[in-house]
Amino acid sequence: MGSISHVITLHGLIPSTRCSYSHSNPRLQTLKFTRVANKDGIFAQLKSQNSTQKSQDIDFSDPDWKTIYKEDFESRFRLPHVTDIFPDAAPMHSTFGLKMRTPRTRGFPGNYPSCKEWHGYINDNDRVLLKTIFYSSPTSAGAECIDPSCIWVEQWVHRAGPREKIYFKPEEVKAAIVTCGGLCPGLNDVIRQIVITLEIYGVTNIVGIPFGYRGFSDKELTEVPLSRKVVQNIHLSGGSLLGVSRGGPGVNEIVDSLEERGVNMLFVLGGNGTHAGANAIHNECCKRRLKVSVIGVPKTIDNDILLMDKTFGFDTAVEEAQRAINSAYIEAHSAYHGIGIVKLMGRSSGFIAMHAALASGQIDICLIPEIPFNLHGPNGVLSHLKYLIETTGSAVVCVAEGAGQDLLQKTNATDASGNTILGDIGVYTQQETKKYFKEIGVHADVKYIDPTYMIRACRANASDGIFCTVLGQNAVHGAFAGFSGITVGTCNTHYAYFPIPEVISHPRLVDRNSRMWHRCLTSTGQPDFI
Ligand SMILES: Nc1ncnc2c1ncn2[C@@H]1O[C@H](COP(=O)(O)OP(=O)(O)OP(=O)(O)O)[C@@H](O)[C@H]1O
Ligand SMILES: O=P(O)(O)OC[C@H]1O[C@](O)(CO)[C@@H](O)[C@@H]1O
Ligand SMILES: [Mg+2]
Repeated sequence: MGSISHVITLHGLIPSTRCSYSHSNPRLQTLKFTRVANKDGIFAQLKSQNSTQKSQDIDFSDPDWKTIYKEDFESRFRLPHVTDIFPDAAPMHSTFGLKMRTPRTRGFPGNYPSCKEWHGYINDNDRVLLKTIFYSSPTSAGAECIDPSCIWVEQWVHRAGPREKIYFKPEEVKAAIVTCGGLCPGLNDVIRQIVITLEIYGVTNIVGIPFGYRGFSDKELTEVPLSRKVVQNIHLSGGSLLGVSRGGPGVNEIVDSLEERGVNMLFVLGGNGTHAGANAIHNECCKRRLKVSVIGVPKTIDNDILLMDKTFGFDTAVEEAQRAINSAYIEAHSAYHGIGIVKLMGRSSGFIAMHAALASGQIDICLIPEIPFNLHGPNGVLSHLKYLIETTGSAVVCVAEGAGQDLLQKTNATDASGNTILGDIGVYTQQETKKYFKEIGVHADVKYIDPTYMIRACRANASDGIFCTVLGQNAVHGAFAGFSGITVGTCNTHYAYFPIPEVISHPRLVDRNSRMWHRCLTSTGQPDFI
């Protein structure tokens, strides 16, 4: 990993998200939290990984705990804003509007538009409800509880969209877009929409940084001028117009480069690593007192970003995964004692595998990183495969790349970004399956398919195309509204802004107690493999 992560550690990535750090609620500083569990040992539920609960413990016997929790939540989810470091920054009426008479790229001869009919704004106080289910008991399937009785607490996040007041003059903006990490369907759709929306605001100086964060330091790589004309058709193909990379320069070098280039709006498309970098860039800009808006758009086919309904590209990945699953199914069902094994992406989260299994209805065994399993032994996967072969004559397995890593030899190797290089569970499962059936003297025709890069490289489907378009627009609205260190996503189908640290504190995982995993088990009919 580049030195960005080092800087993040120094600056304390997770606790501090904004430029000025005063805690709004003095009671939170003095409150002594203590941990409690109810008699049923429901405490584990409190640590539900999708919960917005922070690690500090709460004294639930305090009659005010709900209010205190809500105030803390409000404070954590407050969006960092340029006025945090420039309290006197004056807003102006937005140049974005739904009734345009001239293309904004021609500038604003005379004056900025400000007439009343330029509507379509959202109010700064609009909020989106983060959790919509009232769990009447902590034992309800998938319950995400804050306290042992699972009392419902409202948690509101900030609604995304164009504001009436903006904090950047379009003609003074130099906007840069960078795409980092692995590929993901929809990257080009987001780039395209960011450019188009920037132009609608009146921005003409828009560039792409080539090959991820590396493009900020590699002198051989020059920035790519972007305009509506350049991006018009880029969404028709997969990949990223700008290229992607892992690793790269540290945060200081990136911010030096932003200063040199005169960039004051930076749009960062990437996963959790990229967002950690974006947050470090935001913090460094604050430290240097630079009026720069850094906005993230979460990109990961793994769907492992916290609090959001899903990330773009995930839908497409699931759809594409089914092609491979269907081929494995046909191979398995056309062979005598056929077994199809499909490996899907998902470094630490099994969302693609789980959803693809549900969507295809052709999977007998779905193996994901979150659920430990044995291959061998009486309850192991292989023994169940034998049962399936004997009873139905064929079987199809899908395995997420991060599954069963405890069964493989550890290499301790990492990629350029510091991500652990995983052992190949797909190949291992295939080899062990072949060996097992040979040993027990039962014929098995094993076919292995690894479609991972084919899935990641395809263009976005219609639903992701729309999703990317709205995310791209909202990213630009967030920048013009003066926010920085934020990212955009959907929450119960509504678009919202989140402070970056809140969504990347750890990867979002499939909850084994969630209804979705239960549904997957119902669909495959698989037992526990432990
Ligand atoms: N903790 C971190 N702090 C700062 N920068 C980071 C951090 N982790 C990763 N980065 C940088 O972010 C970029 C992308 O990170 P990474 O390769 O982990 O992909 P990602 O954004 O997590 O996306 P993907 O879902 O494809 O893995 C890299 O250039 C890397 O150097
Ligand atoms: O081979 P690469 O480019 O490092 O990417 C592989 C990784 O990308 C991801 O899809 C995340 O984008 C992971 O599931 C996978 O481990
Ligand atoms: Mg990542």
